[in-house]
Amino acid sequence: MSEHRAPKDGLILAVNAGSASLKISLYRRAEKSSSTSRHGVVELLLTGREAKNVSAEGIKDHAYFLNHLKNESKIAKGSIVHVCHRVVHGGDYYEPVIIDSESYHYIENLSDLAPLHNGAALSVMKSAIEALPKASSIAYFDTSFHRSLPLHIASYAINTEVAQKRGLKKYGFHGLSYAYILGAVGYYLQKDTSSLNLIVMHLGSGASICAIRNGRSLDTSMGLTPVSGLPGATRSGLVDPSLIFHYTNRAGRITHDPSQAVDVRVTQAEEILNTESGWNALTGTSDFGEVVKHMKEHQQTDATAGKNVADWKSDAKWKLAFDLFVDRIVGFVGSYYLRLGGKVDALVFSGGIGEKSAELREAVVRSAECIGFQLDQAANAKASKEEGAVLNVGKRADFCRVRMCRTDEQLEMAKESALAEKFWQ
Ligand SMILES: Nc1ncnc2c1ncn2[C@@H]1O[C@H](COP(=O)(O)OP(=O)(O)O)[C@@H](O)[C@H]1O
Ligand SMILES: CC(=O)OP(=O)(O)O
Ligand SMILES: [Mg+2]
Repeated sequence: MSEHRAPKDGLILAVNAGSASLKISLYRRAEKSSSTSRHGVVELLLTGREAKNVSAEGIKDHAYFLNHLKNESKIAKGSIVHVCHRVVHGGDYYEPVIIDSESYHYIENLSDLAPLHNGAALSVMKSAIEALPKASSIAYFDTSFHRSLPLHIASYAINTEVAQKRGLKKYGFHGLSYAYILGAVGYYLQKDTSSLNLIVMHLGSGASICAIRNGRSLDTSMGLTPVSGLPGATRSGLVDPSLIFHYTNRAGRITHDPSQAVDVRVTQAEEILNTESGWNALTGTSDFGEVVKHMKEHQQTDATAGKNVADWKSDAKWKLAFDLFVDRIVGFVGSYYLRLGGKVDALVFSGGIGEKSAELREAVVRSAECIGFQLDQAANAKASKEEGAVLNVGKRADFCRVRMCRTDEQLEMAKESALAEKFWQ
């Protein structure tokens, strides 16, 4: 933490180390940030995104962004007061914490429970601390939003002593995104967030769904780790827990010769489910936009020309990945509709896929027509190109509107930081 007093209109750098991208935005804290409204508490100065596979160094090092700050925008590094970091797994930390050696090691110890995330966030933190020694680094947790999960929903049906001792429960993730979406939809509907019931889908490289009751998380599809629930770019989503023992030849022999199975380690299982699965495993690409594009191309070809069986086999993978994803999403939407007793103010699509794929939104809503959701085809077709944080893509004005929300985890952290007086003393 800086020894100097933080200037009240200082700059906030917000860093979002996701599984497939690093998103960074820079904000200026507005003078009126002490007001009770969350709207307009920060002003966006710069934003950027790097795909993780562009350069391994890019992820470890903030240098490219800091250079950009210096050279292109003439912003002095010294004016950055806070660096907010998205940390996916916060364990029992619910409030944002200033990074010191204790909190750093706590987050490090949780890395096994978020193998694609916590380690990357920590290495970004290290470089930020080196590059900006006067700024304070603050961790914001994806898990915080789900602290409200009722005990019977967060618990697994396993030995309770072991569960408590080892912290084996549903934590849930994408919480910064859900918090942002809740605020944005409340603002759009001019409704107090504490009276909002939403079913929100965050569909990106990691995908999850959240049922929000009276402004609080009631249930969410990810669990102890972000591998559960929906499939993702390289993640399996929910599978039968025994599947992994039958996945490799050696693991498959467990029942016949246990000695053959000793090398099948949990880490290998995690590797397979986290990085060798998802639509990348089904189709060969981790970009869902490609999945949709190829599926549509092949559907057109099917319609205009006769198909032979060999073509069908090679093309079917795109449709399989799309249909499988829609099926899993619809399963959660139906379940969460019941959980909320049918009282749903909005069904919200967000995340890269939810925001960009009109086809995915259409397929999901079509399956949810039986419970009252309806899509406005024209609004849905143009939504991805229109401006705005929240857009209406649903038909019926009176009931269960379907919305699209451009989520912004960096903005959520920046707002929280701007509003936390204790960080500006
Ligand atoms: N036009 C598109 N249609 C469907 N999916 C898309 C499209 N463009 C991008 N995507 C998907 O969105 C993902 C990025 O989602 P996003 O939430 O922004 O990223 P991240 O998960 O890295 O935080 C991409 O990996 C890709 O799968
Ligand atoms: C929790 C999670 O899966 O995050 P992301 O989608 O950013 O990888
Ligand atoms: Mg993300």
